[in-house]
Amino acid sequence: MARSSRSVHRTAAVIPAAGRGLRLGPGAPKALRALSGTPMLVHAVRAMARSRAVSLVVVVAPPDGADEVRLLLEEHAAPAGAAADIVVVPGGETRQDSVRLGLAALPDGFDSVLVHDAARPLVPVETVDAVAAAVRAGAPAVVPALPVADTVKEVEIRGAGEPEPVTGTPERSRLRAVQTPQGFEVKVLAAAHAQVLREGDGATDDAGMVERLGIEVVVVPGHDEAFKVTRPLDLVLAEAVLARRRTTDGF
Ligand SMILES: Nc1ccn([C@@H]2O[C@H](COP(=O)(O)OP(=O)(O)OP(=O)(O)O)[C@@H](O)[C@H]2O)c(=O)n1
Ligand SMILES: C[C@](O)(CO)[C@H](O)COP(=O)(O)O
Repeated sequence: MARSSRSVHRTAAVIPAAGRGLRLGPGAPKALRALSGTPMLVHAVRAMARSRAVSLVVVVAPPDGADEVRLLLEEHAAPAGAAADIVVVPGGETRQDSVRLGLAALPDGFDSVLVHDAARPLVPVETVDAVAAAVRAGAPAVVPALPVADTVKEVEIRGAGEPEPVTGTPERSRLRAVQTPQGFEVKVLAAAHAQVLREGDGATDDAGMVERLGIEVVVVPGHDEAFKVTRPLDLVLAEAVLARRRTTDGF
């Protein structure tokens, strides 16, 4: 894809935050649940705005909660020194829909975009910077990832409660658990989303859609603290990470 002729490369972030958080259990939409007294979404917005590469953050809110999210983000100041503007738009039925709606809200003039789950509130700025830098250096699609610790099996899916026959064991050394932010040239991600929409297809992450275009996706090192808050035990881990940061880093 041709690069813009402007000398300044501009990077935006899109934060899908419109999910319910069903696996976390009953309560407010997941992005609005508190971690150490602060909504998860605020942690995630701060994490992205802390990166000097990011000049705009588009937050994709629960469809019926965009006004509430706008007020919330106005109240909670961005981190000191952050210069990113924040825009809030309503999300869709699926993560894929929400990311597409967030991308559609990007003004012209952005070269790259980082898509970051609100559900990964504790990603360190070094990981955000590394993904942004790899896209700025010319990679069309970049994902942070970690080697997997468990052995992973492929199974034949059966009814609930039925034992599932194992159909294969992929070689673990070649597997990576993929996190966010995932970074893309804007044109590449927009083309990937347009294709899956046309074909009525889906993917569990944005990079998976880009792979279908036949465009190379590269992996950079992820971070243990970029884990996704999915189930109740993840909240315990997130609180422990924040407590350690308060002691060692002072925030
Ligand atoms: N319709 C949706 C569904 C998900 N997401 C966002 O996508 C990210 C990753 O999704 P996940 O962790 O699965 O969140 P939920 O869909 O909320 O969780 P669950 O599947 O347990 O309901 C989250 O930041 C979530 O808010 C979104 O913006 N729009
Ligand atoms: C995008 C993602 O976080 C990469 O690991 C993941 O695929 C999101 O999955 P979810 O089921 O929507 O949480």
